[in-house]
Amino acid sequence: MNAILEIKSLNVSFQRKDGVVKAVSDANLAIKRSSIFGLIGETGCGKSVLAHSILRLLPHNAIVTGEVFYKDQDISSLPTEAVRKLRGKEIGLIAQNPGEALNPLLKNGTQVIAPMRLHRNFSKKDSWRAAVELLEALDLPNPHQKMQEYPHQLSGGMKQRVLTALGIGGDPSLLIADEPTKGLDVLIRGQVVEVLERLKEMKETTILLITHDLQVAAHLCDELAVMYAGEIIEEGSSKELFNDPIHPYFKGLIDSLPSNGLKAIPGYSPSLVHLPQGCRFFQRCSKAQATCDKISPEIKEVTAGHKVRCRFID
Ligand SMILES: Nc1ncnc2c1ncn2[C@@H]1O[C@H](COP(=O)(O)OP(=O)(O)OP(=O)(O)O)[C@@H](O)[C@H]1O
Ligand code: NI
Repeated sequence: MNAILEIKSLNVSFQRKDGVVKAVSDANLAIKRSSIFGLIGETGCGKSVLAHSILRLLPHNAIVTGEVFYKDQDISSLPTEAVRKLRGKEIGLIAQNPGEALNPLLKNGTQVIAPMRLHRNFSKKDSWRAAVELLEALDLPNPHQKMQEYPHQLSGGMKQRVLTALGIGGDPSLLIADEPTKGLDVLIRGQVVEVLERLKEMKETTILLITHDLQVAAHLCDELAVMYAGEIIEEGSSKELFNDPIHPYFKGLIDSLPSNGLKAIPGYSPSLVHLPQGCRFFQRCSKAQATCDKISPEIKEVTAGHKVRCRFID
């Protein structure tokens, strides 16, 4: 298969005082070249942890097992220094928290040009010009002036766009975009979506898009994986998933869209420290049967390319 990134049997847990947090359990996925792959699911389900494990960006208390193949090379067995070299150049990241991801002590411009200088050998002048163009394309007002300013002088939406420029400035083959539209108003969200679309179409950049926003996912993504409590519970082409959602959790997510009447799924996700023995969605599932709390379902292909983690699907 023509995958640029493949993740095999990835498990990530964190040792904490109160126990072990199982943030990602047995995740498998393959992202095709020049496609947009969406990772969706509610807060705390493990999306960012999964993404950070690709780039070895997890804190020291993380315990990671499994394999990550990038362009057919097993990068999970490389020393951290070698993985660090891929960052920005091969694999770009638009980090989730614009507030934390920018260095408060450096001018915005200095930060935006860094990946261009480092990975594309641009001169200072060329990278400054390219940065202005990129920020213009992202609809940042007065990019010249904004580049001379510091992160605290930017609004949340502006920071998000500066971060987006940072993530794509090194012209990576794979871009991990973690909630790039979060906190943006509708208009700006549309612009960020457009930039991602253009990246894929013009530069053939592959994008791993993490989002809460099902509408953005439906619009942008070729393929989708839905996570729940650390597990991928449904996966397939975005078209197929939205036309024929199968897992009761994913169905519930779709029903909770404003256009479908905001029917929220009752209850809460289980604690990742005390996971239930059987299906992790059991307590909230309207279709649950007697054995669901005892037997943990495996993810299975239902139709070609469409996989679901549920033992009772109709
Ligand atoms: N360093 C850490 N130590 C302990 N637990 C952690 C650590 N980092 C993340 N976690 C836990 O791992 C789980 C998954 O977190 P993650 O950030 O991946 O969620 P997410 O799906 O990205 O959520 P959101 O949509 O809110 O960004 C959470 O329960 C979180 O508390
Ligand atoms: Ni996250």
